Amino acid sequence: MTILGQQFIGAEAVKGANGEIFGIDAASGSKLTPGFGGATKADLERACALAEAAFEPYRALPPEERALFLEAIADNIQAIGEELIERCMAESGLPRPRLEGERARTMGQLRLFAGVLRDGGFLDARIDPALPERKPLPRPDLRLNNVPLGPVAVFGASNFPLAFSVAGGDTASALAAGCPVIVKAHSAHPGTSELVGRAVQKAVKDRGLPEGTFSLLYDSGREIGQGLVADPRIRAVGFTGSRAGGTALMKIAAARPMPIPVYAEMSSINPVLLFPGALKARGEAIGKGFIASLTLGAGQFCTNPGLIIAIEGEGLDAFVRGATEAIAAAPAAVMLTPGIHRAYCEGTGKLRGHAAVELVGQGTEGGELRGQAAFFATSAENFLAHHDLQDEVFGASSLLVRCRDADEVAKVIAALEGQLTVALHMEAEDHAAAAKLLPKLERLAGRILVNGFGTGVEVAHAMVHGGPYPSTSDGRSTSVGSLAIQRFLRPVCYQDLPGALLPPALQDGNPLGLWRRIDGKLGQD
Ligand SMILES: NC(=O)c1ccc[n+]([C@@H]2O[C@H](COP(=O)([O-])OP(=O)(O)OC[C@H]3O[C@@H](n4cnc5c(N)ncnc54)[C@H](O)[C@@H]3O)[C@@H](O)[C@H]2O)c1
Ligand SMILES: O=CCCC(=O)C(=O)O
Repeated sequence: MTILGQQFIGAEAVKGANGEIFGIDAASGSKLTPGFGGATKADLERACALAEAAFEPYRALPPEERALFLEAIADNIQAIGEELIERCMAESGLPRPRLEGERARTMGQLRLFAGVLRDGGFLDARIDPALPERKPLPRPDLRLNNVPLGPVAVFGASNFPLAFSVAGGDTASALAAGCPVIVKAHSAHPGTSELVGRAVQKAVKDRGLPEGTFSLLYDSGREIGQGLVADPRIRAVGFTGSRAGGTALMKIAAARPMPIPVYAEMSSINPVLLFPGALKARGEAIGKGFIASLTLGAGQFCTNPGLIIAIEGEGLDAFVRGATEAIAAAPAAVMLTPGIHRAYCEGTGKLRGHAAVELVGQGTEGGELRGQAAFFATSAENFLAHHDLQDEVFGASSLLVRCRDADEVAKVIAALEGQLTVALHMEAEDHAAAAKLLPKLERLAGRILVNGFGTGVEVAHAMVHGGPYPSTSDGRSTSVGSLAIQRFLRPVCYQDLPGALLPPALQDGNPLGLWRRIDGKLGQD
């Protein structure tokens, strides 16, 4: 395969004529060739028209057909081979093992959703049979299943150029749900996007699907991304990135004559609570483990442990010792883009100059494109007085909040914004204290984990990668794991429909062999 600077509009591969975007070699800052033409308004119009035309035939396909399509995408991504990894390493600065793992995760996600389609549980088929003799009023025959929303716009993320990008989780879940997808490529990895986009386009063609099932556009500014969200044919948006970007898209979606859901995953500092028993037993080891998680991928994880909360004492001193030793050996790491590196330096610069904050430890010195890991500390009192200390610093920067006692820990937790994850480090003796906090933590975050760190999200059925605002725009859902398909579905109830007009999932005789809830009871009748 060769990178030609093309976008994909249905079955066509075309170079955009609206400005030019270049991939940047993350390690050197030099331009990579070729240039990628930004989409014009006419390109956007055509992609939306094709997606709209594809919606009815695509959603009408049997789930097995969509499953085979997702598997074909996974196979095609694998078949790109070394070129994908090399281009992605150059554009992202991320190391080979990480990207090989991310590629496997991306293919695994696609295959997971193929399994979801074959299982059929996502349809949530329910039947309340008619009760014509019921007094005082008869009950009609009621049958429910989920239907896809319509074409979905997906904004690829900069920090996971494969698993949260062109054929990442948002695309996989939307396609599984029966929604055509238009991806707005992230300009941090246009070449990677083209390679993966071509793999998806080939799967569309090989499986004989409507061409508008998938399109991929580049945007030389913001106009095309914004136009995509505003387009009346788009019925939902998937996004991972900054709070500013996510909220801008939320505003556009809310201002449409017909507002649509935006599933934006934005900023999270992922608090880590260190309980006294755990600190006493293994404070230093937790400190080392924390730095390993903090510096993973130059800290560019939305699950990065950006806030540590603990009660002062010898155990916390041991934790700080372990952390400062480990961070001192952490090499400055290439960041995804010069802009992200700049934002990281601004964020850590602000903390370095903050009157209420002290620098506890740092990694080896950074450079023009490399981020220097940094570990700061403040008191609970100061943390509560300065709301800006909750701002996400995207990269390997974290803040320790020293508390005097459990009451202060509770106050700090009560003051936090919504989070993707909260991690608890504890021993059996800490369970009672943790139990008291759990109701608050459930209100705070989408995932509560013990004796670990949030980085490295498992793609699974029980995973939640979401959380209250501002970690996401809608804490009722997840962007990772099989539950993600629900974001692109809505329930429809069929009342007294003749059997022949019902969708197969709801027909008598259960032709799809699904588990269905009949009169409230799950069964395969
Ligand atoms: N929490 C996370 O997972 C996460 C991930 C990546 C980046 N970030 C944050 O975002 C910063 C910038 O990184 P980024 O470029 O990946 O994120 P970003 O939010 O700036 O951009 C993400 C995507 O949204 C588009 N976009 C952004 N603002 C827009 C607007 N107003 N209108 C239309 N489209 C818009 C961009 O073109 C891009 O495709 C980072 O420094 C970091 O703070 C957070
Ligand atoms: O950056 C957002 C996703 C984080 C993730 O998927 C992980 O930690 O594995």
